Amino acid sequence: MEENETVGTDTGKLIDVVGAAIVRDGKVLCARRGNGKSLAGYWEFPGGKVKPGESRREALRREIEEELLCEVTIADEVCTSIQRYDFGTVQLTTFICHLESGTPRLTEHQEIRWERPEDMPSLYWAPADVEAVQLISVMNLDRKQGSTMTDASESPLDNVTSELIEHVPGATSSVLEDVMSGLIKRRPDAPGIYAPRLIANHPGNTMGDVIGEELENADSFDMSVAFVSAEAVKSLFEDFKSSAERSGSAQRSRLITSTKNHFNTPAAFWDLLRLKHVTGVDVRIWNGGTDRSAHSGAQGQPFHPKGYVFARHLEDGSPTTICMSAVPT
Ligand SMILES: Nc1nc2c([nH]c(=O)n2[C@H]2C[C@H](O)[C@@H](COP(=O)(O)OP(=O)(O)OP(=O)(O)O)O2)c(=O)[nH]1
Repeated sequence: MEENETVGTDTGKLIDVVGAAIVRDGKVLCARRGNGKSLAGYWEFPGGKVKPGESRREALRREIEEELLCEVTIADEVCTSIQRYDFGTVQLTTFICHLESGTPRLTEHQEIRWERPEDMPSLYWAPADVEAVQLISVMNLDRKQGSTMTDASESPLDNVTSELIEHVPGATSSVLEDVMSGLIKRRPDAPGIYAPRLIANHPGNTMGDVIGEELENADSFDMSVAFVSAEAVKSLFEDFKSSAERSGSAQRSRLITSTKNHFNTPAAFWDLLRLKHVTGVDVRIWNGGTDRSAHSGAQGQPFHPKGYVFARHLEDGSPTTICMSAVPT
């Protein structure tokens, strides 16, 4: 598809939209959509629809001049996300941008704020923006202070890559390439064999949806969740049950949770007990006291992991695992 093409889909129009994550002094400009517009009140990146014949970058420069009365230098693409709304499907491409001249002024938005990347997820973002916000929230933009960043070799995405290499011992280049091409610097022909996917808990792509799908296909699973709600166990109960009946997998499946901060209610523990008895899943509780004690846990360790591993066997017999982890809050 051409960059700025708008086509019909079974869910309606595909609207090609561009957004600017404008960086100044390590902070990012966040804008709140004005009243009377679609998605009024949600936070977004300033920008708008790509017009026929325009490239995405041309469209973004024009939109920023019109909306914020200033000029920006457009640096790297963060990602492209597709989101269905009731009025159509938005394909939002977000770019890191730097202020070139002028000061952003409000013409259409009801409010703008400069936020540190790590604080951005606490705003109420338009669903299409959630993926870009998560990616930007872990970027170190401080290093770009005062820079207009026209040199692609200085991209903040390079910072992410080098941090991954630094902090993920033993990560192979294929894992890193797949993370970059599948999640960070999205390419339409990606991802590779690891096919990473960001689950950002918006409609149609929630942790509950994905866990349900994985239970359908997994031969066995390991779940380690510090907190469990009775509602979550109830809503997934039938999936757990049919997974156990289908593959007899429950004998090899394990779930561990904790008493951390007394968050889990007695109802949640009753539901887990029922899960254990009905499906045979090996359910365990880490009884480590509260987080306030520096040496909680049987081995003096606090318990706060959130990870899921689903094992399945492909037709050629080789195993594959899928790991997920909730973004720490
Ligand atoms: N500009 C922008 N629009 C977004 C974002 N996230 C998101 O879902 N959208 C949606 C809201 C709108 O339905 C659509 C873009 O419309 P818009 O109203 O900003 O575009 P525009 O300036 O070209 O609009 P128009 O008033 O000229 O029709 O994409 C975002 O971060 N920035």
